[in-house]
Amino acid sequence: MNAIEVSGVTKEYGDVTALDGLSLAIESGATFGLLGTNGAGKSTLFKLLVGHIRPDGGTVSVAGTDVSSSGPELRSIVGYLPEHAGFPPALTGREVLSFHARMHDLSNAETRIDAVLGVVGLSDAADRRVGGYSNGMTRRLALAAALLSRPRILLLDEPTAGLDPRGVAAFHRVVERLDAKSDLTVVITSHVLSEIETLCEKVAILHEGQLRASGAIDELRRRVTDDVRVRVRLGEDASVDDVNSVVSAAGSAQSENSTDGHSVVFDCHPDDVPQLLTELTEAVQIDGYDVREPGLERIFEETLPESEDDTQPSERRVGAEQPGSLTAGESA
Ligand SMILES: Nc1ncnc2c1ncn2[C@@H]1O[C@H](COP(=O)(O)OP(=O)(O)OP(=O)(O)O)[C@@H](O)[C@H]1O
Repeated sequence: MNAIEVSGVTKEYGDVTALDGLSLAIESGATFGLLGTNGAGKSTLFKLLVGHIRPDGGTVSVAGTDVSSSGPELRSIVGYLPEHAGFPPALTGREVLSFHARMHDLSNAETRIDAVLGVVGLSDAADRRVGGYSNGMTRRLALAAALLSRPRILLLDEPTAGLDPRGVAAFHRVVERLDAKSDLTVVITSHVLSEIETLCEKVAILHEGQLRASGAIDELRRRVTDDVRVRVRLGEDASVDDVNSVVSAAGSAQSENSTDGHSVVFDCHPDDVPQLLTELTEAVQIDGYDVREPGLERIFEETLPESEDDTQPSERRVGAEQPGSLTAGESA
């Protein structure tokens, strides 16, 4: 059973085509990552799913209901944490939630408010003004508001953007607890690919309003590469260049440009790892290594067309242009 079905959806803002014939299915109970370059159409898709805007073409259905023909009941099916959620600073967290409860016409508002405050870890701060909340607390209050009506589908648009590592970890713990409720479908957008990898098993990758890939992360990974990712930690006297020259001489390995100065990361075929590590230890002083499967970053690189301007930090270095899309399985 699919919680979300989007078929041939087009959405235009004047001259800008935000979604261009997008089709995507997300099964019930999944925690699903929606990825894409800036302006790919992720927030537009969320706004369609929650009924804030209408598609110009195609159909959008949530929990088996066509969004175009549904009314206010959609608000209780879909909880939405928008990318930029702000609240009146003079209100307390509890007052903000009371206001949302009235909008949803909730019957047992006080009980629900106490419950969602507990879920997001804000019970102790409930009667403080939100003007004094940290970014992390404000995001968690926005999550509480999205959870008030016991939605079956929860849309989280860049929920941890701007949070410090503790705030991110706290938010992840809440999402993981929600995930344990198997009937809730959670869709998360984030530009932090490691976050999506931690929380989600399945993803879709959008680019310029089109679907470029969808499916289980492991399946997509297998489709784009057999390689493993090796991280070598440098000894005191070793330099990144020393390691890179051994790696480039090996031919089979592909160096990653990113380095923190203390380690070097490269991708290579698993069969080539022992030989390469032998050569490295002979030529360079290394402190250790680990070998793991390539991350979502690699799937991104292989899936998206080449960036026009590699100097922009928000754009990603990507592989050769793929004429088609990459879809693993029937339903994502
Ligand atoms: N209200 C609007 N008016 C005009 N253009 C818009 C509007 N909302 C979105 N767009 C455009 O539609 C395209 C898709 O935007 P959208 O916000 O859905 O992308 P996104 O994937 O969420 O981007 P980001 O990752 O940067 O948040 C972009 O080109 C954006 O500029």
